[in-house]
Amino acid sequence: MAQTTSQPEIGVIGGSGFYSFLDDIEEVRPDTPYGPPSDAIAIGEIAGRRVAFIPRHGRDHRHPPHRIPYRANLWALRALGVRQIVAPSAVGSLTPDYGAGTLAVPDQLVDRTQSRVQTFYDEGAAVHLSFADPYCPTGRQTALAAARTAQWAPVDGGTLVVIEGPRFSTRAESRWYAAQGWTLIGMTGHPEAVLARELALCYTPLCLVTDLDAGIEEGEGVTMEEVFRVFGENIDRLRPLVAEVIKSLPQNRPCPCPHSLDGIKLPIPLP
Ligand SMILES: CSC[C@H]1O[C@H](OP(=O)(O)O)[C@H](O)[C@@H]1O
Ligand SMILES: Nc1ncnc2[nH]cnc12
Repeated sequence: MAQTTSQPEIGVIGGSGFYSFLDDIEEVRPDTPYGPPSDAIAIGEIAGRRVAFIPRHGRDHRHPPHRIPYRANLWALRALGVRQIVAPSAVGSLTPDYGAGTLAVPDQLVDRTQSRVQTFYDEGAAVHLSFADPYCPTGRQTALAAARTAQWAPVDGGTLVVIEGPRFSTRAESRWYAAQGWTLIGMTGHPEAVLARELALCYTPLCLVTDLDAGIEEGEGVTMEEVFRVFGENIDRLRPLVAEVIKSLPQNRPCPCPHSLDGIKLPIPLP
């Protein structure tokens, strides 16, 4: 895989409407055992921290959520040196309490996807990792603190249900999810988070609510146009927040994430 002189330690995976992030970049196009990542990876610097950025759908949004090369993206980031990931995402809200423009840092996810490979460890040994708490606790607290400082009034916690897509939910599905107590809905949070865990990476979601999902609002239901429009109205506030999170992430990773694979015999070497 192509090497770069710079060693990024933090990765940002941008979602819908978040296709660029860094200035003065070096671009790399690594290959991986899982094929090429979604797009070229931009490497730059924020407050003295080396950062790698990749748009998960590609910069022209050519990869739909069920076809994103999740394994290639995570593998390539780790191979470049990344150990902590910040993952902004456009999500729907399953509660009228969280309107468009709300920033949430969920602490749980529910996988309702159907067709996605969710492991690097397919053969040669069975690897069963704990995923009880899917997100990095230090990353979450860092993100929440940065968001509070930036006057976002973020939502601390909640459950992100990840649907297969690419269609949005029916009203009945949406009401059912809400009735379970799940609060946010998206299409990309799985398997991204679990693949990060399988590589012993920290993973912190930053969810921006762009809409009330179909079962919550009385109107016509969410549209792609609405998601892009609302995300676009917030991106100029979200980019600096991601930069603040990067500045504040501790270098030494005092969380359990680096130890996710301790004592486990892996069938393949980590990059
Ligand atoms: C553009 S509408 C649906 C699309 O937006 C979200 O993308 P991301 O999570 O990458 O910000 C959602 O998951 C769908 O992929
Ligand atoms: N309502 C919704 N459902 C699924 N993914 C979304 N991304 C943004 N809004 C969404």
